[in-house]
Amino acid sequence: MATVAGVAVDPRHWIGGERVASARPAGGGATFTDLSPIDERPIAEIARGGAAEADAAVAAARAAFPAWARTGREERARLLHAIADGVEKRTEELARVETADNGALIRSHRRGVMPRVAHNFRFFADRLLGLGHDDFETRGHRNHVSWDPAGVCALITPWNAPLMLATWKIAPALAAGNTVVLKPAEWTPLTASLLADIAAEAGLPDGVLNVVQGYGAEAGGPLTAHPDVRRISFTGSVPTARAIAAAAAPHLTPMSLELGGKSPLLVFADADLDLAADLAVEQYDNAGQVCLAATRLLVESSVAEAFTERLLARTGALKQGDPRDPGTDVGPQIHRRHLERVDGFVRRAREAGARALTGGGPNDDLGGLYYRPTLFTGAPDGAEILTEEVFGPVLTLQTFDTEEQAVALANGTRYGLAATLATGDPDRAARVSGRLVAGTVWVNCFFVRDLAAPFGGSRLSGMGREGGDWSFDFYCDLKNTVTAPWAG
Ligand SMILES: NC(=O)C1=CN([C@@H]2O[C@H](COP(=O)(O)OP(=O)(O)OC[C@H]3O[C@@H](n4cnc5c(N)ncnc54)[C@H](O)[C@@H]3O)[C@@H](O)[C@H]2O)C=CC1
Ligand SMILES: O=C(O)/C=C/C=C(\O)C(=O)O
Repeated sequence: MATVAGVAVDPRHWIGGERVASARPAGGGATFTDLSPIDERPIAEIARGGAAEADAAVAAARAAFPAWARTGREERARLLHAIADGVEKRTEELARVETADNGALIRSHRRGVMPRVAHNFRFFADRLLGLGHDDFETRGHRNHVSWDPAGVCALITPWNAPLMLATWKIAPALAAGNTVVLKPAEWTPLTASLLADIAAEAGLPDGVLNVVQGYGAEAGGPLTAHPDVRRISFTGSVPTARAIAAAAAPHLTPMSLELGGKSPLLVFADADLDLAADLAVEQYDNAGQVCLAATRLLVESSVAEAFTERLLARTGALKQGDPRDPGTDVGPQIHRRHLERVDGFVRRAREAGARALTGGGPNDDLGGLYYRPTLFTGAPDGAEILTEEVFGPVLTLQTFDTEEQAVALANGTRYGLAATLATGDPDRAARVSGRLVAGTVWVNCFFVRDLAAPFGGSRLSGMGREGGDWSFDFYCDLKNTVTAPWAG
C-alpha cells in the first residue's frame, strides 16, 4: 500500500475483483515509480502491467459481461449512483491524491473536477433510464430499435485530467451494459486505483470494472490489440492514436478518439475587450495542459494593442506555485520530459523569429517543473508554434484585418477541436461560427460544458463524439428487430 497525501492507495492492478501484482519476476521491472510533479519526488511504486495482465483483465471482463449485460437498467443505474455517492464521500481524498499525482490545482479538484466525476456517473445513469426504444411501422411490420451492449471496452486515458476523463468513458460504457478495462496514464495512476475501491464498495460485481496499470505500448498495446475487446475509447496524442488504430485494425475494433487541438480565440474589434482578455488568460488553466485550450489568439489589428495590454496585465497577476495552495493559479508541468518538450517548442519559436511578450522559459524562481505563462507574437506564417499542439502554458498572438482572414487563420491547422469567438455582433457570431471547423464553438464564453452536448473534434482532433446519447451510440450495438404482424 502507498500513502499519498495521507490517503492509502493500492498500487496493484484491479482484475476480476482482486488486487493483482504484475506477473513479471521481481527485479525484472514488476513496478514503475510514480513521481509527483509538485517536487519530482517518488510517491508510489506502481504495478507494471504487460500482455499477461491485459489478457487477464480482458478475460475477467469477458466473463463478467453476460451477467452485467442482462442486469436491468434500473439496477445498473442504481449502482452507478452508488459509485457517485462514494466519489462524493471521498472528494477531498480524491482531490488531494490527484493534485499530488498530476499537479493540477487542489482548488479546481475540490470545486470543479471531483464533483464532475460524480456527475459523470449520475448523468449516464439517468440518461440510461431515459434512453428510447424507437418503434415504428413499415407496411404493418413493427421495427424495434434496441441499444445492445457491445462487450468488453478498453479505455485508455491521459494524465491531464485523469479521473474526470476516465469516468467520462467508464460511466456510459458501464451504463450501456458493457464491462471495462481501464489503462490510466503511467504518469497519473493513482485515482484510478481509488475508483476501483469505490466501485467495489458500491457493490459493482467483480470483473465489471478492471484497472491495468502500466506504460503505454507495454500495457495499452496488448489491450488495444486484443481480439476480445469490442470498443476502444482513447484520449491522448495523435501518434498514440495512430498506434492504437494499427493495433485495432486486424479486428476492426470500433474506436472513439479524442486527440487535442490547436484551437483559436478570435477577438473582433466589436468585442468587449475586457471579456476577451478574461477568456484569453483562462487558456493558462491547468498550466496549459488542456486539449480544448484556445492557444492561438487571433485579434483584429485595430484592437490588438488594447487587447494585448489587458491580457498582459491579467497574466502578470497570475500566481504560480504549489498547486496544493488554494491561492495558486498556475501549477507545474506534469513531468520533466513534458517540460522539456514544451521548452523545445519555445526555443524553436524564438529561433523562427517569434518574440515572447511575457514568459518564455521555466520559472527559475520556483525551479522544478514550473513554466512561465508565455505569450508569443511575430511568429512567421506556418511556424511550428502556430500549427502544433504544445500542451503547455504557451499562447501565440496573430492579427487579422477582415472576417475572411480571421476564418482562414482559425481553420488553418490540421486540428479542429474547439474555437472561441469574442464579438459584440450576433450576426457575425452566427456567420463565423457556421464557417469554423471545430467540434465545439464558444461565443463570448469558454469551457461551458454540458455532458448532454456532443464532444469531440474534426480532422486530427479525433473521431466520433461522446456525451449525451452519442456516448450510447458508441458503446452500444444498435439493433433493429422487424416483426411481421401476428396472425389473428
Ligand atoms: N487530452 C488530450 O488531448 C491529451 C493530449 N496529449 C498530447 O499528447 C502529448 C504527449 O503526451 P503523452 O502522455 O505522451 O500522451 P499519450 O498519447 O502517449 O498517452 C495517453 C495514454 O495513451 C497510452 N499509450 C501510449 N502509447 C500507447 C500505445 N501504443 N497503445 C496503447 N496505449 C498507449 C498512455 O500510456 C496513456 O495512458 C501531449 O504533449 C499532448 O500534446 C496528451 C494527453 C492528453
Ligand atoms: O472538461 C472537459 O469537458 C473536457 C476536457 C478535456 C480535456 O481537458 C482534455 O482531453 O484534455
